[in-house]
Amino acid sequence: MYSTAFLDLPPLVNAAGTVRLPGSKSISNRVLLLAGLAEGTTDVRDLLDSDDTRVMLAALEALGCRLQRNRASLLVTGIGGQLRTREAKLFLGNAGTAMRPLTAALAVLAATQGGAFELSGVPRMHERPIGDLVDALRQLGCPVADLAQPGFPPLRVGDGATHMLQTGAPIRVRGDVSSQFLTALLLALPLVTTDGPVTIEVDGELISKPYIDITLRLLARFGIDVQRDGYRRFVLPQGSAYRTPGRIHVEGDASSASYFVALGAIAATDKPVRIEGVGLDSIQGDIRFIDAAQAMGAQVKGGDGWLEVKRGAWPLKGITLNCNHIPDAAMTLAVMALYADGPTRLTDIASWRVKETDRIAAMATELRKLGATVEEGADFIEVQPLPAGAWRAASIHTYDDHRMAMCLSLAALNPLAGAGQPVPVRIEDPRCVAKTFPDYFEALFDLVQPLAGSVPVLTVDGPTASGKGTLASELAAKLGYHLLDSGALYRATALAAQDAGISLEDEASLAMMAAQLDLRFDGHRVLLGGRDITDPLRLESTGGMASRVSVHPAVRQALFQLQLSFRRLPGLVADGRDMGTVVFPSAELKVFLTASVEQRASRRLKQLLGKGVAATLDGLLADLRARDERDMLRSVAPCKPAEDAVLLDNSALSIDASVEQVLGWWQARRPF
Ligand SMILES: O=C(O)C1=C[C@@H](OP(=O)(O)O)[C@@H](O)[C@H](O)C1
Ligand SMILES: C=C(OP(=O)(O)O)C(=O)O
Repeated sequence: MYSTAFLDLPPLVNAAGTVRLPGSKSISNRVLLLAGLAEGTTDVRDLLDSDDTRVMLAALEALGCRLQRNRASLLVTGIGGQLRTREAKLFLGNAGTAMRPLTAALAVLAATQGGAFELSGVPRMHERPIGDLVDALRQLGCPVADLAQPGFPPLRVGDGATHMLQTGAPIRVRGDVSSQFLTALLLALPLVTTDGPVTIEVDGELISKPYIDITLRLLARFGIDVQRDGYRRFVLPQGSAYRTPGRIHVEGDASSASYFVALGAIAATDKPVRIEGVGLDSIQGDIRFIDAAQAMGAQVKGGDGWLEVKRGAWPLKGITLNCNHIPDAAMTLAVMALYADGPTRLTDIASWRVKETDRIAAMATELRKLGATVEEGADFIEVQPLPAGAWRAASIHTYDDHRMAMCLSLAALNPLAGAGQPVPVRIEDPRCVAKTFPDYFEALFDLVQPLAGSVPVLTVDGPTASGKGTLASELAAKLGYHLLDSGALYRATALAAQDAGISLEDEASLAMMAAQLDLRFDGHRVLLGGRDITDPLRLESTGGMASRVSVHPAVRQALFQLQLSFRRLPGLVADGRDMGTVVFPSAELKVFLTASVEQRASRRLKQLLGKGVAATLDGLLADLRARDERDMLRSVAPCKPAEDAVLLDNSALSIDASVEQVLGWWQARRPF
């Protein structure tokens, strides 16, 4: 997951390969609640692990459900409809699928058994309506108190006392703001069917109907067969009781699939984008996104649990579509619209305005930043295609809305819109995808191909102990980029030579070995032939050997390709001695870091003493001077600033100040 302030996507020119989707949010949170209310243990497979399911799991735990995590499954032992805890404060983030159903279930449990529960969320959750559900619960006789603005969370359900509920008359609920209110009642009211059936009637036109189908399917898996008259009237039979199905599998998220369906439709290759985890047999309504994608030109094949998508018509075809049945996936169409031959109009999407953000306004604002012409209304959005040449590099605000981040990432494919200046796209706060798809960007980067030469590189060169390793790794962390510690490659070569008994002067043998170096970087650990060499790599003696190994041109040549291979999406920070001069001469920003030899020697002394290694200042000074001379004077790739490097003397700067300085230079070179 990227937790950086922003993530810059270089222009992308292709996509192919396989993505395995994380579990469906809608199924995961329904299954968790049903398993939590049922008696006995449910073995949940392939559950989504994301912000939305974490808040649900934390709530279930607070309510006394037992959760046992194994590698492939989660065992949920439910409360069997009996409150174990009579009071709790539950924080539900921005998860509508947790807030609405838990409000209903706890309102009913608290009213019938005596209890009081507070439910709250992030500030945006407190702006998302829940009044229609609260009205329905009050009709039943459940005490529900607004803790802030009436009709919105936070809420307190129950007042500690027990109440008789009015289950004899139909409970009326409005369904034109969110289908989750009806879902919440359907999931919760089996709890009060002991004395007779319970009827729910929907007032007005129900939106997002396919989500009710998911609810009914999962209720059936838990032993509850709801009788229904279309989407207007639902009857929960007397004596409905949740029965665990034993084991239940969560299919991949169909809304998350939409980004990869779009990718396949836009990518210019014969090879498909293959999506695994969700397919034509899906119980999720958002699977119907593929119809819309096909109408825009995508070629889609599929079976049980898989889809394959390729580009068909190109440019895509603009469409007009009522999107009431696919409210979440429809957002993806708004970005596909940029690649179309005419306008795309998405209608009946008023609910977009009350989701993670006002999605109609947000989408219009951000598409306009890219250069698009967009018209928005109370319940529609119309997007004009963006011709090649008209695309602008944009920093996309994501409004803490996972779908804004995932949808707008598709704008990075702009080179495919035709001949024009390709532009990168900045996604602000990429962490917001954690709501439903924490590793979205990693999955995207596995499939896409960047425009040649467009993956940004920032180089940090400088002499020994100048602090370039620390600076580079901080920069890489801030930008979400890969890190190449090129010194580590020379150090590893030196260690490998030592192991193999190869003389540090034997250039030919050293080069042969360097070319086959079995080196792996695993987070902060470095493995050589499977052996952890993180600590020996950092020894002063290893540094000395590396400096001797690195004077050989053939060794440098052997490691050259390996270093280039670190330039991968989304970008690279490379530190060493010749990163800007030899290995990445086209780097976007080259920093040459220096500090006085006295400063460097005293920093190194502190470091070594801190590790309990004996050293003296005089010894280190002499050593650094000798290494500087060798590095500067070597005939191949001497350690000197590139002509276009920016010099940074950090003798008097803290690490944070150096990082800020370089990030400032970096930002000045970005087009955002
Ligand atoms: O029941 C569900 O799982 C959902 C219903 C939909 O909400 P609305 O019914 O509010 O449109 C959808 O947007 C949401 O992401 C998940
Ligand atoms: C609307 C969404 O979420 P929620 O479940 O919080 O309503 C969504 O995921 O797009």
